[in-house]
Amino acid sequence: MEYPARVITIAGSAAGGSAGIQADLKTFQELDVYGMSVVTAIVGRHPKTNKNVHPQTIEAIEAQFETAMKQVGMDALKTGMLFSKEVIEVVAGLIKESTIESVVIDPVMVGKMDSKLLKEDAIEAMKKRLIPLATIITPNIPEARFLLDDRPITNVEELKQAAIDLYELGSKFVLVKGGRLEGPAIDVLYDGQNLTLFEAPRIDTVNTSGAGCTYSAAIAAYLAKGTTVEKAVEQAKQFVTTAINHGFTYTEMVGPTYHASQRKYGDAFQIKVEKTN
Ligand SMILES: Nc1ncnc2c1ncn2[C@@H]1O[C@H](COP(=O)(O)OP(=O)(O)O)[C@@H](O)[C@H]1O
Ligand SMILES: Cc1ncc(COP(=O)(O)OP(=O)(O)O)c(N)n1
Repeated sequence: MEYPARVITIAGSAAGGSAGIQADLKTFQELDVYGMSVVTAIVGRHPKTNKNVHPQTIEAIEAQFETAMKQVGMDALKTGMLFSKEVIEVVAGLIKESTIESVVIDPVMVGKMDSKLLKEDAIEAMKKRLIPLATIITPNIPEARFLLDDRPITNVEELKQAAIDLYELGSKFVLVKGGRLEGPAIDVLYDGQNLTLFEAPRIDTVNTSGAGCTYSAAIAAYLAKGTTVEKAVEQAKQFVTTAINHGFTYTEMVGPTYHASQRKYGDAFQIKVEKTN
């Protein structure tokens, strides 16, 4: 029997199940890779204290990673919510000591429902310690803006320039997501030489909670299976677009993307891939 490729997510637990560790593990399962996790924080608002982020200790983070590494091993790793400078530094150390081939850094900062998922004083550590270790980083527009000293990004030309400038931080690939622009959902990939646009139709829905986590988890899953970065982005975008297309909600709040939709409905979107300059 051939065993599935192994992927670990180092991220926060999102109690509602749409984002974070929960979205990552659902995505791994759908894409038939063996999923593991390191929980960095538990996110859920307590009605009495109003506190919504409950960080885990460094010791707990290290222990989870060591356990997964010893019991299973890892072909790819992705990060999500890391919350503090201290956690970023520890995670950077763990990646450096390992021989993991594919590292996807999703520089999660603020959730769509405004949870603060990264402390402001952690951005420098993200730029200097973690991003240089990445195979690919996957910022959305607000995250790219934070990483580029508050430069606004309002159209595809600015999205492309952001990808070129973020490449200077040292990852092998940069994927800037343009889902918040108007018109088709266009993301830009840059590898230091080539700019590639990935375009999907815009889906008219508010139920996109966790779309970014799902996308980066799918990229990590495809990389773990040995797919090239460009193909991994294309297939992951197909997966997340289908998941957004079948997003739903149980309540009046913004709902999740539906991770099972490609398997259940099979309506994978054709992604337009265009090399540009
Ligand atoms: N309404 C939408 N329809 C289709 N694709 C979308 C939509 N919203 C976001 N996307 C895409 O979903 C993926 C994840 O986006 P996300 O991380 O939520 O950030 P952002 O939406 O800010 O780009 C990206 O490929 C983005 O282009
Ligand atoms: C615990 C946790 N991690 C990450 C996120 C952000 O998820 P993302 O997919 O970037 O998008 P939204 O959830 O903001 O739509 C989160 N909310 N919680």
